[in-house]
Amino acid sequence: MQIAIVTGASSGIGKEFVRQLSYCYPWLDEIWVIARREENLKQLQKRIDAKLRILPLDLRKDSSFFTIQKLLKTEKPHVKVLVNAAGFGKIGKVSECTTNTIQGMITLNCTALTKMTTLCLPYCGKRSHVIQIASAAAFVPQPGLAVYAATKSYVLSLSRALRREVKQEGITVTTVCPGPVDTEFFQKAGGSLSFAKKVCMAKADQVVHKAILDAAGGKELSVYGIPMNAVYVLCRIIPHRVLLAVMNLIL
Ligand SMILES: NC(=O)C1=CN([C@@H]2O[C@H](COP(=O)(O)OP(=O)(O)OC[C@H]3O[C@@H](n4cnc5c(N)ncnc54)[C@H](OP(=O)(O)O)[C@@H]3O)[C@@H](O)[C@H]2O)C=CC1
Ligand SMILES: N[C@@H](C=O)C(=O)O
Repeated sequence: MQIAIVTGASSGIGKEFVRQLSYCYPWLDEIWVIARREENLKQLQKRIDAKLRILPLDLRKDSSFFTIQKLLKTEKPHVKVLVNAAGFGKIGKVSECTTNTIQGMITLNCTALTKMTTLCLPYCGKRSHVIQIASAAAFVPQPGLAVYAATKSYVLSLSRALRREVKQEGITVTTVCPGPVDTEFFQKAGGSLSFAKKVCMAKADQVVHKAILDAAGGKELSVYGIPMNAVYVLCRIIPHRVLLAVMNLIL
């Protein structure tokens, strides 16, 4: 059985991945979709032809990983594409975030993504693609979104190293680093959107389209749009203390 697995499939970027994978990889036997909102996943099945395996799981819970591990052991699928999209961020100073929120971000964005990746890798092989959703927030520290940005730096660092580790096995790892994308993300994040973010806001279908092409092309990074590519270059050449001072003025 050849499958794709998508976490965070009930909305936004993850849901868009399921939609686009279903027609870019029509030969997949199943797409396993993971998120807490079962109803959203069922609705998604009604809108696409691919067969979905609906897994309503909370990835902050250890029990969810036992379920996934058991299923992998039973079905022994070839995981052709793994998309780790489940994640969230909260806007606000670190001192204003509750420990629950902070722990939640670290658990979902870092621990769950790492566990999903390590659970699935033994089922990946030649021409399998691991697609990790980080963020442009991974490029430089972000006061006001500090924990979230730090979790995404972790995703970027982990995934770049992993890419080298699994290269020999023919597995590619592509890290997707979008700027602001029009999804439920900002409703859940709270706070207000800066003018700069409103101007740079991308559509999920475009970000995902590029990510799938970049993964198929074996690229290390997928950065959508001119503004975020400019941010990426600037973050590599300008000292971060200078960037942080500028961000303080515009974000
Ligand atoms: N939108 C943006 O501007 C950007 C987003 N990103 C990243 O993209 C990824 C997708 O976010 P996006 O689509 O925008 O936002 P959404 O809020 O639309 O999607 C988040 C997804 O994660 C799932 N999720 C949240 N908590 C859990 C949990 N405990 N267990 C399982 N699944 C969970 C949600 O499903 P459910 O609630 O049903 O569990 C949902 O499907 C995230 O990693 C985010 O950090 C990166 C850069 C920019
Ligand atoms: N990239 C977005 C989050 O990941 C943002 O700009 O806030």
